[in-house]
Amino acid sequence: MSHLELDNLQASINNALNSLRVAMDGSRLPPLSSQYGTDIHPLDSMDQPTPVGVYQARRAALACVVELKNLLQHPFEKAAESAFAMYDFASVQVFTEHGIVDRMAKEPSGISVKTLQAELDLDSHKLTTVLRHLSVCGWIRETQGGIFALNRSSRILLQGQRGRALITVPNNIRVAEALPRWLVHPEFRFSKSPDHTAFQLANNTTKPFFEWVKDDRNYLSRFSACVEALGEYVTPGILSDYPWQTCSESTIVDCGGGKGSLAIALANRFPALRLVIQERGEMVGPAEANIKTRLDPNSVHGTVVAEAHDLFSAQPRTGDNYTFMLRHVLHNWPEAQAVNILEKLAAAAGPKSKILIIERISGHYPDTHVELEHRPANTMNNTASTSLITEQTILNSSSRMPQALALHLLCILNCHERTMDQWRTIISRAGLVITGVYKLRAYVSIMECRAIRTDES
Ligand SMILES: C[S@@+](CC[C@H](N)C(=O)[O-])C[C@H]1O[C@@H](n2cnc3c(N)ncnc32)[C@H](O)[C@@H]1O
Repeated sequence: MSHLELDNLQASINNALNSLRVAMDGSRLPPLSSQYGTDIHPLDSMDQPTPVGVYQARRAALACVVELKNLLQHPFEKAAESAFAMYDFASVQVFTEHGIVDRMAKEPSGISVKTLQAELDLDSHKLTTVLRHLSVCGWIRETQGGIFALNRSSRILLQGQRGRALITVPNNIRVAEALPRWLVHPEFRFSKSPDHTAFQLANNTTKPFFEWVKDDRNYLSRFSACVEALGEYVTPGILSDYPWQTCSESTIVDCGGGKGSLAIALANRFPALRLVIQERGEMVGPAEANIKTRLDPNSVHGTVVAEAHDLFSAQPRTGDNYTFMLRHVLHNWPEAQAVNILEKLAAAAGPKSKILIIERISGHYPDTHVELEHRPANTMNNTASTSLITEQTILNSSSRMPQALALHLLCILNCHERTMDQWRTIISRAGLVITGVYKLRAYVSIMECRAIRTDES
């Protein structure tokens, strides 16, 4: 009997895995392992982009795995997984906050719960159940009864690693818990205001997120480390899949540039670039500290500078000498404010200035959907040619991260994920036109724009 979906997924996963092998061998990558040893694999790097063939095949394979699970899993099991999903997060919190992952890293062959109890003063009986949950989630493995060892993936949670920065932002569970109440709240339910979100309900405040964050230094530093980690995850694709050398005639202004990690990474990779990080006043100090510690010490003095500037004020840097860049900034704002931010850049831009919007474009958009002024030679088509499943399926199922992030941003800022059409509307309302869309090896794309000249409008 033909099992249409099963047959298709079986063929697709074989196809994807075969392509992955070929691409990995072609890039001379060593075999992957999640069970034996904790050594970092080159594909775990957050500093190098994944080779194109590996990137595509991996996405297709992961999408097939998720689709297969959807096909095969009993619905009651699925309901139970959702009902208890909060323990996925809570057990990772135990793992990191109580120092277990850092302690386990010193014993690659495994450590007993008894030793963990003695050293960390935690009940081994309770710990065993937590560690078995982490084991089921794939973070660690139980090598013998009561002996646990790290997996390759758990290294991302060690002190100082970027995964740790994601986990340690406080109160996210409280915000998620407020989501159902928010959707039926008498005043907030249809509000588009950033002052009327699940975040305000969860924290019993009327302040918008960024104002609230400003007053809590501990939260601010953890939140900005988390934002920085998310940014750094997409940085290798941004650096590799856009022709940055075309910006070397101008200074790049990184508007709402956070702690400046993208500006610094660009300067370190392309020494001809000059960059200015513009941020809220309280972020200038952290950005300057970051420049001091992370900018290549051989760079010319002043290659990257930080200055205070409000996104909603007139842009002081004007004319063709400037390229403006916004990464993960516009997604924070409702349409009216996003248009306002871009209008300030349209007013400041010279005829040759580029405005680079680095954001997720939700949904699948074929290349032909974008009317490009010039079809950039290196615009990457991420559609896995080797895959039998559709690009929409790959987008939905290869990674939960972009959608989870979109939901969290909705809850804390009332921001909206945007399709290509919605981005185009905002961009054109601000007096800009898209000149190119660059798909990257990342969940974000670069929309390259320029200001519409008065004789064009
Ligand atoms: C999600 S973060 C993105 C940071 C950075 N672009 C990156 O990709 O890592 C948004 C940034 O916008 C900044 N921001 C918010 N409101 C602002 C304003 N009115 N003027 C300037 N920056 C602002 C925040 O401080 C925050 O660093």
